[in-house]
Amino acid sequence: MTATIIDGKAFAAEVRGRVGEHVARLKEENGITPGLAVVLVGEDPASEVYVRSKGRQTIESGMNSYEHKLPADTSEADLLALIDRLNADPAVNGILVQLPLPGHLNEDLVINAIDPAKDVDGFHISNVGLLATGQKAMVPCTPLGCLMLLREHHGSLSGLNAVVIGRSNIVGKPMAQLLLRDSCTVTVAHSRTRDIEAVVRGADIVVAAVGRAEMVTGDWIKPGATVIDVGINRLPPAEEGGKGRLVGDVEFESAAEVAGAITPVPGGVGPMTIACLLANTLTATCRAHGLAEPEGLTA
Ligand SMILES: NC(=O)C1=CN([C@@H]2O[C@H](COP(=O)(O)OP(=O)(O)OC[C@H]3O[C@@H](n4cnc5c(N)ncnc54)[C@H](OP(=O)(O)O)[C@@H]3O)[C@@H](O)[C@H]2O)C=CC1
Ligand SMILES: Nc1nc(=O)c2c([nH]1)NC[C@@H]1CN(c3ccc(C(=O)N[C@@H](CCC(=O)O)C(=O)O)cc3)C=[N+]21
Ligand SMILES: [Mg+2]
Repeated sequence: MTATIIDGKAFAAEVRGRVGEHVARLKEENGITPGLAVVLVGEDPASEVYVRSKGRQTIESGMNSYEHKLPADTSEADLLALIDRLNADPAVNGILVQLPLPGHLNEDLVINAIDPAKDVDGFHISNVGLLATGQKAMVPCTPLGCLMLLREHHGSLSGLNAVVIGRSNIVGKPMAQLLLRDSCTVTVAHSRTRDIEAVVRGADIVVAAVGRAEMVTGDWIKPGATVIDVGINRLPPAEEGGKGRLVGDVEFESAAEVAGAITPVPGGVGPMTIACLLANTLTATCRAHGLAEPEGLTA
């Protein structure tokens, strides 16, 4: 068997197109331009790449992009003061603070200082609670992107066995919540899970969010299962000065021989994450102005 490749890059472009159309209508009919503020503390080169492509795609979709780059030694008080200003700024509809933060900054404190209505990452405790209780929330972008790909591929997910590998607050846990809401039978595996291969072999849907290059191999996969690979891992460069290949948490070659469908890395979940960030910024803007929300762009 050879798996269908789920083209996240193409689907993300379609989502961005729909966001762009809605943004154009908001401008024409309501005179509103959504704005997204991205805050980056320190100089992590990988983060800077994401922040750049987020900024570019924000502008391409017709929204305003505000980038705040702060030095690595920024104090918590200064960062909280910036967040207060962004919370109060009516031109800013979405706020994203790039994680991880430098070690001297308390991530929970900083995230929970964001106005939940502008929390386009969906990491604020209010949004976590709203999602967990089935109320209208801002939904974290990466799990939302995975859900969109799964719905697109399967239609209904009802009754399917889903195994999420990883229990982080930004991917694993919200992913499990969304799958549960779509009536999957959900198992969350992690570093203490016993006989993890056997657990994963029971899954119709596998979402791998571990951060370990190519950990999940084809022999873990039930024939015909759908595999969503969230991992972004840079392998050590083969030659001096080279950049090193980007791979997921799944060994693509062996998994694709067994799976029914699989997302590649790059070109799978990553582009969907950014598309969902734009979708969330649009949703936050509509909610802020009491306008109808975009259809098919929320969970
Ligand atoms: N494509 C995208 O848009 C995004 C990609 N990512 C990528 O997704 C991956 C996961 O990110 P994130 O959730 O933030 O990572 P974290 O490091 O926060 O969490 C990793 C999870 O994997 C679990 N884990 C670690 N080792 C094993 C193991 N050997 N077996 C089973 N489980 C294990 C950990 O378990 P425990 O809790 O027990 O320690 C933890 O729950 C990374 O590669 C990251 O780069 C992240 C965000 C967005
Ligand atoms: N507050 C916060 N929110 C985040 O959503 C967040 C974060 N912090 N910190 C870092 C992680 C990581 N992340 C990615 C987004 C897009 C790609 C992406 O577009 N990847 C491309 C490839 C990019 C490349 O070539 O390097 C792809 O997979 O095709 C990857 C990773 C969002 N994150
Ligand atoms: Mg920290």
